[in-house]
Amino acid sequence: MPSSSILAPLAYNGSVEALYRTYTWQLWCLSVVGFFYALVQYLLAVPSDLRHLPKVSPYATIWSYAIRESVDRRVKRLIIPFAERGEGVVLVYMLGKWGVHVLDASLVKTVCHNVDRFPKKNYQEHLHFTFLSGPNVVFSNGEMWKRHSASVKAAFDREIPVHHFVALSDELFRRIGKGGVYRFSELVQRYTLDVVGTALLGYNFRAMQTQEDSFVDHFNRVMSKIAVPIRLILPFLDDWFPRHEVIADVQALNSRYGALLESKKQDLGLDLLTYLLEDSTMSTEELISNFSILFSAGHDTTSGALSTAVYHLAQHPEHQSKAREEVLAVLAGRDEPTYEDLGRLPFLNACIKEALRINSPISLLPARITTEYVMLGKYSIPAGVSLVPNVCAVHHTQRNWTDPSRFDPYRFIDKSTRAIANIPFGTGPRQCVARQFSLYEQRTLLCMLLRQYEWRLPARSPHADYVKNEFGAFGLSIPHDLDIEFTKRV
Ligand code: HEM
Repeated sequence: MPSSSILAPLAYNGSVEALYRTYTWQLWCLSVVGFFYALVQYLLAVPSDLRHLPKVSPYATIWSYAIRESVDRRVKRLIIPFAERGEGVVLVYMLGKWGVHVLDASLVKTVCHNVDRFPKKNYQEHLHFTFLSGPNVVFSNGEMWKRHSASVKAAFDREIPVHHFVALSDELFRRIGKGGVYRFSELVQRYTLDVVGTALLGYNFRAMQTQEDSFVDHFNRVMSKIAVPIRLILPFLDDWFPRHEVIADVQALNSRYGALLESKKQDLGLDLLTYLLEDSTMSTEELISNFSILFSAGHDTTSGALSTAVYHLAQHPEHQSKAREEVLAVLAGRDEPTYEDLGRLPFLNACIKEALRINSPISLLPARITTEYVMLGKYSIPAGVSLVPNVCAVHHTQRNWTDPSRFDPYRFIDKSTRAIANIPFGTGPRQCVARQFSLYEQRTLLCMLLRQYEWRLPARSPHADYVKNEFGAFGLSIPHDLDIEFTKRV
């Protein structure tokens, strides 16, 4: 047998040196393979105090990131089988560490309602979270959260500005004109950003008017630059090989927020930014961090919800017609709804709720951390472990919903729906402060859209089988590149 063959037997009578000379490249191969095997074993080893938990294969999770699978597909393929088997929690390899996803609705409630026992985890160490995480209302805890939350709640403690939603919907329809095929996911993102700017922050981003390097373009660029699979799987690479260009882009975006806050100081009003600025205890870093999170939470979520609703109404013309009949009856010949009208659209409201269930914009809630040893269902979990309440799993297990992947607005007309298993806005003290604001925003746009247009998916849409969400870093499910064909109603 030739000595160069990998199959050559290790039968020899000489020294180590002779062995090395004879089998040089085989030994190199073995060392390299051995090194990588040991590295992978080391990186993927489950800590001994978590080994009793059920676990999603880390290789399957890594593969899912490598092929840029969206979070909802990953959860449905890899995690929901555990929920269907009745597991309330499961270990998942995420962001270079093992964490626990909480799948059972009542365990999610336990985790989200006990804010002191399960505080939010702050991911300051990861580049992609330094962008959104930080000293702000979504990620802070304790006294800081109470302070920030008070200012934010004050801004929502006012009449819902339906007139702004109406005016901006009209502007969106001017873009659609007489109809045709439009990239709705992009148009609606600009609409929701202008809503947040005009109705909440007291600053008009004019996102619907095309601009060079607008806020929305800058934000989208940062979001997509951050979502690099290898960096999400092994975030410590950012310490070893910092991505200077991305860091500079995040800093440039934060500087834009900072400049806007400075100009706002000269133009105070009755808006969210003013309330934040009036809190004299808030540092510049906190102000910018809050601006950044409100900018993101305020527009991407609602635009994702609206894209999903429009998609499913396109796929279900019978629901679209029924919703339109309801709208036309309530509007009684008018083009624009009032606040009261929007409370009299039960079927449209059910479509919105079903869209939020079937494709929740926030599919994974921000992680909490255990502060002490706890029992979650039948499993013990030590202190210092990340817990991720998995909204997508709660919304898609057959234990909670019959035929969960079917778009069926009637679930929300039948009052037997289990409220505990319907949590698109989270649950407990940290649930979304803006849920009513967002629901009215969605009702207004959809009501006016139904009045003025009919729509469907264009032929050969990549979304024909199911709505395809963007691959991203933050557990969001936002339809990606969704084109819709509109026809103006006469
Ligand atoms: C369809 C639209 C929306 C969805 C699905 C949504 C979802 C959520 C969820 C799930 C949470 C809870 C996070 C947690 O438990 O950690 C949350 C919190 C929050 N949301 Fe929304 N949201 C939406 C729209 C908005 C809008 C328009 C704003 C306005 C700026 C907003 C501002 C916030 C804030 C400030 C919090 C933090 C609350 C706290 O921790 O005290 N959201 N949202």
